[in-house]
Amino acid sequence: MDAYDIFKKLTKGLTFKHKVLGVKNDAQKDKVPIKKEEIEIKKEELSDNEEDDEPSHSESEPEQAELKQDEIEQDDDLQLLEGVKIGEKKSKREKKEKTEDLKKKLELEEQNRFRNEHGIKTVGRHIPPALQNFSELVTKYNVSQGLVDTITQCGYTEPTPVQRQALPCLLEGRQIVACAPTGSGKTAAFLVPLLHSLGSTQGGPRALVLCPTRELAHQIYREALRLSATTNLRCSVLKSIKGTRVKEREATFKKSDIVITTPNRLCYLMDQEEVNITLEKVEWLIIDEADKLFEGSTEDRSDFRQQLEQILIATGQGQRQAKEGQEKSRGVRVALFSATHTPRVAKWSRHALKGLINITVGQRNATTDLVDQELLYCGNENGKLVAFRQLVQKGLKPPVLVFVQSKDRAKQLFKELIYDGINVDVIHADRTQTQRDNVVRSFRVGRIWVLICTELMGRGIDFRGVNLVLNYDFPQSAISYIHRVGRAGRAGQRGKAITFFTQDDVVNLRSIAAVMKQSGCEVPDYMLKLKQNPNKRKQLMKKAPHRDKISTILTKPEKRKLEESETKEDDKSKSTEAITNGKNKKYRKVENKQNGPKKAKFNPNRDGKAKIQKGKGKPDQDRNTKVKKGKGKLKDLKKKNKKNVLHKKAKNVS
Ligand SMILES: Nc1ncnc2c1ncn2[C@@H]1O[C@H](COP(=O)(O)OP(=O)(O)OP(=O)(O)O)[C@@H](O)[C@H]1O
Repeated sequence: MDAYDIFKKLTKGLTFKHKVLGVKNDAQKDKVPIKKEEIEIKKEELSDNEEDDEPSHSESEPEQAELKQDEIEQDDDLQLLEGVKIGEKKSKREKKEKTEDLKKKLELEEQNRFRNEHGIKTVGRHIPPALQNFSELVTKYNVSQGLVDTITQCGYTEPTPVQRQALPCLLEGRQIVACAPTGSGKTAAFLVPLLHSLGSTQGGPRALVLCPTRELAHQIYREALRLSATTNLRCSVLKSIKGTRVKEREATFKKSDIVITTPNRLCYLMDQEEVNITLEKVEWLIIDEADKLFEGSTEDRSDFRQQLEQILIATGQGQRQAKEGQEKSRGVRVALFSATHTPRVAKWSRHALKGLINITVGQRNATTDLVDQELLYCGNENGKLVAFRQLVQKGLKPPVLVFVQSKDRAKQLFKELIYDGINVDVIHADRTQTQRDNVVRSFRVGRIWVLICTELMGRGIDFRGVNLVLNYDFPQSAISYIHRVGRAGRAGQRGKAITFFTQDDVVNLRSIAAVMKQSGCEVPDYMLKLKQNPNKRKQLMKKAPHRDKISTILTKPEKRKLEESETKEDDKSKSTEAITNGKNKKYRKVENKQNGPKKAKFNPNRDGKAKIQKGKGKPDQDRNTKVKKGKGKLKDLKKKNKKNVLHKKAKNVS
């Protein structure tokens, strides 16, 4: 190997300043005579120790600047040929940095790929990687083996997608809004981190779980009991507060580490003067079915927003944040969970929660794809009952949940079905707490096959293996539809949903058909092209539509005729009265009342006198008494119109 070969080898990949070498162009370059002796090779050796001592990326800025300066100097000194500077030579450190960057990028790519595989989308900064399996809880997050064993004993072999992402986030103390399909295990996703981070029992409470219904609170409580089997943490549901029980409730509240309640109950307890409870120890606030709780009046501030503010103030969040610099206190951490996402939740959380991570599993505001959904046109109310009976005849596979729009309709349908020999019961807000508990229990254990319910059971309730959800009354919104349908197809099991509709339900038909289509169900094209009326839809959200009574008890035609003729006559007499008396609407109302059954009883005997004295209309001196009495009353009520009416009424009677 001659000098030229050595030169070529040493300078491989380097570019030279032509001036320095005296080379004018490429053609001439080859002709430049290079003598062996002229070549001096200077090597700057970099000790390995120096490399090892190099700081990582997380080093502070001034230190990094110093290092860069050193590098420049090193680069300046690094010369292969006399007079030839090699500015582009990469230091080992830079290479190491690059490889680390590359490694990080690959890791991120891998994490994203894993998230995509499980339909997880995240928005936020420094998001912890999704969990591969439950044993990572022990290795990465120091969760006790006992807790992980309990999880597996519950039959949870693999984390569900929402658990994969929410668990690491909450274990790192991050605030989150998690939106995942119904029945996808959101309850365990917030309970496990609570049970880990609270450690051993200290009372407090140190964690609050808010949910919209008492039934759901009890369900979460049961899950908490199951998962906390190996811990000594105390969980409780805030029960109703009745007179003497207040002190009892207060004591339970203080002893509990985790309290599960509806916001109404908690705020009611806090408002009681004789109750002395504090939320200052609260570290975690979980809001389950967040969009339901945030849903409310059309005003900017719903009831729940006010309650939430009251609760957050009671936790001393503001003060803690003020002291944050000194105490390094993080304040109460908030996590919101729901199957559906609404702008209200998004807006509140964006403004109120620092370092927020948004987690979405699957499509937003879509039904679970484990439920086969069907729409059934029934024509009218009678048609619905016929269709239901046909379904029963074909053979219903229990358990079945039947949703109606109001408690009155729930009662009506129950009356109809109870005589059909179906093993049916009903749950609604008018039933006592004990009745509601018994019904839920009976349905869980299979004593009841068909449960008629209102929207009360639409949220969060987890009945294992519901085979069919029947929307007897069309849901008032797509959100309501998603939650109702989500009572089936839970924890990986398949289910079915049938939705009855009539001509009156066309307003919402398109939005619900779109939700069905999104989750892979077949819907007729015309439904997706129906015109939408936003105003009507808004009205519907506030108030359920009027529907004919659910009843197959036929009224006799004669009777109906009679009733009709009676009402017609009534109307006639009312209108003639109005014309002859020339009364306004208000007056007519009072007149009609007078002409009712009470007036018919009037006759000028002793009985009548007594009545007249009470102000029911009386001639002569009695009339004066009445007017006097009436006057006082009218004065109190400040209703001059009524006074006139009573005057005229007395005149008429006389
Ligand atoms: N990792 C898991 N593996 C298997 N089953 C699970 C797992 N996690 C939870 N479950 C079960 O899934 C069912 C549904 O869970 P959960 O009630 O928490 O759902 P959810 O997402 O809160 O539903 P909803 O939105 O309707 O409230 C429960 O019966 C629960 O025991």
